[in-house]
Amino acid sequence: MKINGTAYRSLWRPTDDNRSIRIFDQTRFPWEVEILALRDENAVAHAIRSMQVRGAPLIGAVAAYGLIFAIQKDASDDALKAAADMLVETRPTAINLRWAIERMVKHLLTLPVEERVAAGYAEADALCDEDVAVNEAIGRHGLELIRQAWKAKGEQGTVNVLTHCNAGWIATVDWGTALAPIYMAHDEGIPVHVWVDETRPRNQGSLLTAFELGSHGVAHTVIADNAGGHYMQAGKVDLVIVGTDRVTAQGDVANKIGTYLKALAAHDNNVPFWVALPSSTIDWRVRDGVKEIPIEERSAEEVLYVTGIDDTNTPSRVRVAPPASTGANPAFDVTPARLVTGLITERGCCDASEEGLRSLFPLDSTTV
Ligand SMILES: CSC[C@@H](O)[C@@H](O)C(=O)COP(=O)(O)O
Repeated sequence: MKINGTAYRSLWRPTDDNRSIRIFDQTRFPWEVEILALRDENAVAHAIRSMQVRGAPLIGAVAAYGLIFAIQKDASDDALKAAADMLVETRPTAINLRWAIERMVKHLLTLPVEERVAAGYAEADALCDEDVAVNEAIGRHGLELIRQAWKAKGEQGTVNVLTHCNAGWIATVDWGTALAPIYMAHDEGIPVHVWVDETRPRNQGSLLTAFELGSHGVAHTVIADNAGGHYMQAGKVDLVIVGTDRVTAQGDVANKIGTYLKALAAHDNNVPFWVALPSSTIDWRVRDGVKEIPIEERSAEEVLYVTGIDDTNTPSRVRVAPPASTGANPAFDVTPARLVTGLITERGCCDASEEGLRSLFPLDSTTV
């Protein structure tokens, strides 16, 4: 996707320094577009923990390169496994991280030690290319839903989509998941408008999704997290599309904190609530998302402070709670499958249920 007319992926390997990767420092968007070079596993771990890179598919892809940086020093089985454990622990909820690391380790353990680094780069590059292709396919399937919404309105007015957090191209290697159908609808001339939840506490909606949509020319309005229910009651939301960090075998969905409340409001107002995901986000090992998905607890500082720019365009951080108040910061919540209209995957759309997922992914689900 493009920034100021130049096409980028969210992660790439420069040809003149191809034992490193480049990422955008997402803690600087949208005020600054800063590119960071990462060339060792500790820098990768820091980038994931501090959310310089974020979004379930992207952290998996970045971690895959982190593993290679580690085995450049020692490619033994023990070193490989130790680096894998360290990287998997950087963020607990997004299953794509574990998926990417397990894929890399499984492949590399079959190879002689001296071949592992070169093979690792090839595998991580392939993983990135697949992510782009998968997200494009998700976009095509989700586009059909927006086309249907447009037809249902008699091709009059605007299709209003509400989204939460950022599941766009900067959360993946390219395209994004929830935003891919929106970009495609916009590109084919459907007048689409997006209600962008600000997504406290880190404001991925107002900072990242609004930046992405604006860069692509998609009409959007940033709203307070609490406003979605109101717009649904007023008939101003045609469908909700969100991304996810983990979908269980029975179709429960973990996503950014606040997603569950949007699903409840959508259910109460008969607004379709769709979740877009690559199959790497399905965790076939767990069923009950509320009981079994680990929810990342982040620093309370993210709740007690907000960061933005002041009237002189200077980035600044201000406290928004009394000095003595404490905070709590669960980063994700779980939306039960019964509140999800359906899942948009690279193989098409399905019910948020085991039957639905198995109808699209029969082999994957029988391998565990
Ligand atoms: C395609 S990204 C899907 C999810 O990872 C996204 O919706 C989300 O919740 C991101 O959370 P973040 O904490 O910003 O990494």
